[in-house]
Amino acid sequence: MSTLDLSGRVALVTGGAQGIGLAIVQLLLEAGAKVALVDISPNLRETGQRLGRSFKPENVLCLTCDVTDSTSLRKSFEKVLSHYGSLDIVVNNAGIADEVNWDKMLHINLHAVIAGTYLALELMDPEKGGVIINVSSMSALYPVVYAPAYSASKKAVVTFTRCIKSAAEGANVRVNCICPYYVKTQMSQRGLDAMPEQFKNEILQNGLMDPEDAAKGIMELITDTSKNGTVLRASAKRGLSYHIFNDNTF
Ligand SMILES: NC(=O)C1=CN([C@@H]2O[C@H](COP(=O)(O)OP(=O)(O)OC[C@H]3O[C@@H](n4cnc5c(N)ncnc54)[C@H](O)[C@@H]3O)[C@@H](O)[C@H]2O)C=CC1
Ligand SMILES: CCCCCC(=O)/C=C/[C@H]1[C@H](O)CC(=O)[C@@H]1CCCCCCC(=O)O
Repeated sequence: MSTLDLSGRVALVTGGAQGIGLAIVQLLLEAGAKVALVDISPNLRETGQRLGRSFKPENVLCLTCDVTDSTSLRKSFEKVLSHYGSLDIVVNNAGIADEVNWDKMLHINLHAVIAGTYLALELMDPEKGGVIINVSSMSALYPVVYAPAYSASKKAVVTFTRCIKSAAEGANVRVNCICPYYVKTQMSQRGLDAMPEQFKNEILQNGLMDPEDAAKGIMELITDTSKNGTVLRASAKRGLSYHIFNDNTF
């Protein structure tokens, strides 16, 4: 297996201020990467300062941005390139679960992932190559009837990732996605709190992943250079496994 050395590489993580995003930011910093956190959270600066104290402050860049604002998203990507001189890794992770405001959710969970992928393809250096990880969900593979728009947004992320693989290869960029089952974050806590007991119990029985374990899956997709166009499933019960699609016939 050929492994990508992350030392000195430049990564951009959307939704990096907490949860799965923060966990991948920490693993990237531990591996010696320079990391830009692109997030709308009011806690972003504080999180960045804390990371700067634990790692090298010059390796942490915080950019306040609503990923649904295409001008602001472009500015953030371009800022990372001008600040660090390169853009090598992009993790399109920012997401919400909100069936009532499904239009907003689709803009964050899907439109911004597509926009982030195209920006990465435009700004990554084809000589050096790059890697993009799109964060989907197990609900893309096993649709959740109580979260139809959420499940649809995540399914679309999987399909987009698999389709864009060929075009990305032309730019010397690998693109993969991860489909976690429930992970212990603020998002899942809110979801579980609002859920009928019956469903909550089933999920608790299956178990919730630690964000660090989901982030390890993302690291595998980043560092294993043989991984391209893959869909990695991640759950507390079964760990990490690659999804096999039986879609060769019509
Ligand atoms: N927690 C879970 O059980 C699972 C989560 N996922 C996915 O993982 C990703 C991360 O989720 P969690 O870490 O659990 O969520 P979280 O709610 O803990 O963190 C999400 C981060 O995204 C940021 N964000 C939200 N909207 C944004 C916007 N418009 N612009 C910029 N940043 C924005 C938030 O400020 C926050 O820092 C999401 O895409 C989610 O759908 C997938 C499967 C399971
Ligand atoms: C097979 C389903 C895996 C879902 C993993 C995931 O992305 C979970 C996201 C939830 C988030 O934590 C808060 C939510 O509202 C999201 C979906 C909630 C669905 C609840 C349905 C209960 C069930 O039948 O599992």
